[in-house]
Amino acid sequence: MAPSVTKHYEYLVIGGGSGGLASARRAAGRYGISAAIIEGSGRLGGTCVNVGCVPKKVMWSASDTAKRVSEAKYYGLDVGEVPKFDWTSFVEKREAYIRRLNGIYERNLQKDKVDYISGWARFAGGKGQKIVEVSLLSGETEYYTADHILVAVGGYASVPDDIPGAKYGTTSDGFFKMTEQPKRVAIVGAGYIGVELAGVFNGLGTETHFFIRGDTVLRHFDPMIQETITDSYIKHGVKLHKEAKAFEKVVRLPSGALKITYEDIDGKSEVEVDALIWAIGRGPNTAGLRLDIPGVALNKNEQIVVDEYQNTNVPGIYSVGDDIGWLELTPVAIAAGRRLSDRLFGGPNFKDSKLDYNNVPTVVFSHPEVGTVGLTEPEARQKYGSDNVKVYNSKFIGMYYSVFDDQDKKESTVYKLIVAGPEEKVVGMHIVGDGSSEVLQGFGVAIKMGATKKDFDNCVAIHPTSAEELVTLV
Ligand SMILES: Cc1cc2nc3c(=O)[nH]c(=O)nc-3n(C[C@H](O)[C@H](O)[C@H](O)COP(=O)(O)OP(=O)(O)OC[C@H]3O[C@@H](n4cnc5c(N)ncnc54)[C@H](O)[C@@H]3O)c2cc1C
Ligand SMILES: NC(=O)C1=CN([C@@H]2O[C@H](COP(=O)(O)OP(=O)(O)OC[C@H]3O[C@@H](n4cnc5c(N)ncnc54)[C@H](OP(=O)(O)O)[C@@H]3O)[C@@H](O)[C@H]2O)C=CC1
Ligand SMILES: N[C@@H](CCC(=O)N[C@@H](CSSC[C@H](NC(=O)CC[C@H](N)C(=O)O)C(=O)NCC(=O)O)C(=O)NCC(=O)O)C(=O)O
Repeated sequence: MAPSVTKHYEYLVIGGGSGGLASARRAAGRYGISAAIIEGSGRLGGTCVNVGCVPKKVMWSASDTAKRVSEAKYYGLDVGEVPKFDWTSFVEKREAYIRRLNGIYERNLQKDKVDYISGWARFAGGKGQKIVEVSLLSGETEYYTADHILVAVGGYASVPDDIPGAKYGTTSDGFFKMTEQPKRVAIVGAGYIGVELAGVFNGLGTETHFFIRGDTVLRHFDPMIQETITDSYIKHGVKLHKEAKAFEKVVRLPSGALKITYEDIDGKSEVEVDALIWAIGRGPNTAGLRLDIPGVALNKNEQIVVDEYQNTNVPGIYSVGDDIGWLELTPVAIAAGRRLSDRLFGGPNFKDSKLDYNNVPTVVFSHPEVGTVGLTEPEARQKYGSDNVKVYNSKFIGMYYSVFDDQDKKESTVYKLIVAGPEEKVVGMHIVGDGSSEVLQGFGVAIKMGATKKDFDNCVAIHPTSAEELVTLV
């Protein structure tokens, strides 16, 4: 017997994270579409707000502030003994901020007249049907239908399944639950999260063991970034274990500490830590959705297959964000979600609306920060041929460090511009140094517009800044 449907909407969104919220609000708020959003976790905002960008940036800012305080003496400021970081009370403060955001997001939905359905969703009914079953957090089950359904369920952090004792470790989700600062931590995985969390821990005084499979971190980034950040982390005291292919085992000791047996570039060894964090990539939250009922195609990684307009293979079902695994970034999910609503509900002016996934700027909140947009040098050489590619570099000690008495506390800033063809079109920009996350956004606009090296040079420098180096490169 077909389930009795509670309500039919024009637009039904599964997942109240970055992509889902942005798309539902655009549909209802701007175009007056009847829309609902289904969120299972009990709090709106998704990964970014609850266990991602936002609490991470707060922790990064704490760690960055600790660095600035330790540097105050070079500016004649006697701050006495460097104060101890109170992890426990700071985490409470951070979480109170997140709860305020959860409330703001709920009110935003009300303002835009998006219904909020609090429960876990999955498809139901017979093959080929587009009925969404919701197990409400209040206990009942309801069924919904819609003209258009967006799946924006995000992802989860992966944990290895072939290492004995891997379960004693946690992930970035567990990092945000830590109410006490571990004295010693091990982090595995050389990507965004590994690098960011290693930087935070190290900056706040935790003994940080960082295990990477290769010789450098951020191996998908330009070689300059890989080398600069790898060297910088070693210089700042991170215990970097290179070529750590796999742990032999992880054992929980009676003290509660974890003993990790590993092999790295220096051979076989053991280390004791208070916490182990896996940061080895993320998978999509598609497993329990029963996408086989409507017949939505998944790829070999269980990610939802979509075309450039976010259409799945089933008419009327779409997907954006981390569950498609294209570019796992909040602004990407938001932009794709909004453009999808523009296309579906915005009338003829928006009938071709879609997100261009090229030249998306992105940053890593490391110490120092990384910014990157466009092609890496190897990618540019492969695409245009080495003879058609020119690289401009600049490496300097930022003026902030000029008055430091300790030479080894001075940080390098490294900038790299990659241009192609006789017109010297900028096809890649890679920057490492203080403020890079803020510097990159404006240059991202220029590069998206097709700027050439000459356009960069035509912009008069702002002095004295680090960014001015980017418009005076020779
Ligand atoms: C530690 C960390 C730091 C990050 N830092 C940054 C950063 O600095 N900058 C950046 O751009 N990106 C960052 N990201 C990535 C960013 O968080 C994601 O790209 C973004 O949240 C993806 O949005 P989304 O809408 O696809 O999914 P999500 O935001 O994950 O939202 C999906 C929502 O769907 C819900 N859901 C799942 N299944 C169901 C179901 N069956 N029924 C109902 N609800 C369901 C989930 O509970 C979740 O709320 C970070 C990620 C992590 C893990
Ligand atoms: N600032 C931002 O914008 C942030 C964005 N994010 C987003 O979230 C995504 C997920 O982050 P993250 O989890 O760091 O994933 P990433 O894909 O960035 O990095 C994971 C890394 O782990 C390594 N790895 C994979 N499998 C293993 C394994 N079995 N053992 C050891 N190492 C392994 C790989 O590095 P290698 O091949 O070198 O070994 C890989 O690059 C990011 O890709 C990013 O899109 C997350 C945090 C911050
Ligand atoms: N750039 C400022 C941004 C501050 C900011 O965005 N604060 C958010 C914190 S949550 S950050 C959560 C993330 N928001 C964003 O990424 C901001 C989006 C940008 N303002 C835009 O509209 O495009 C997101 O997932 N958005 C989905 C959605 O809003 O639909 C906030 O207060 N939001 C309250 C509000 O929006 O009323 C900063 O870094 O200081």
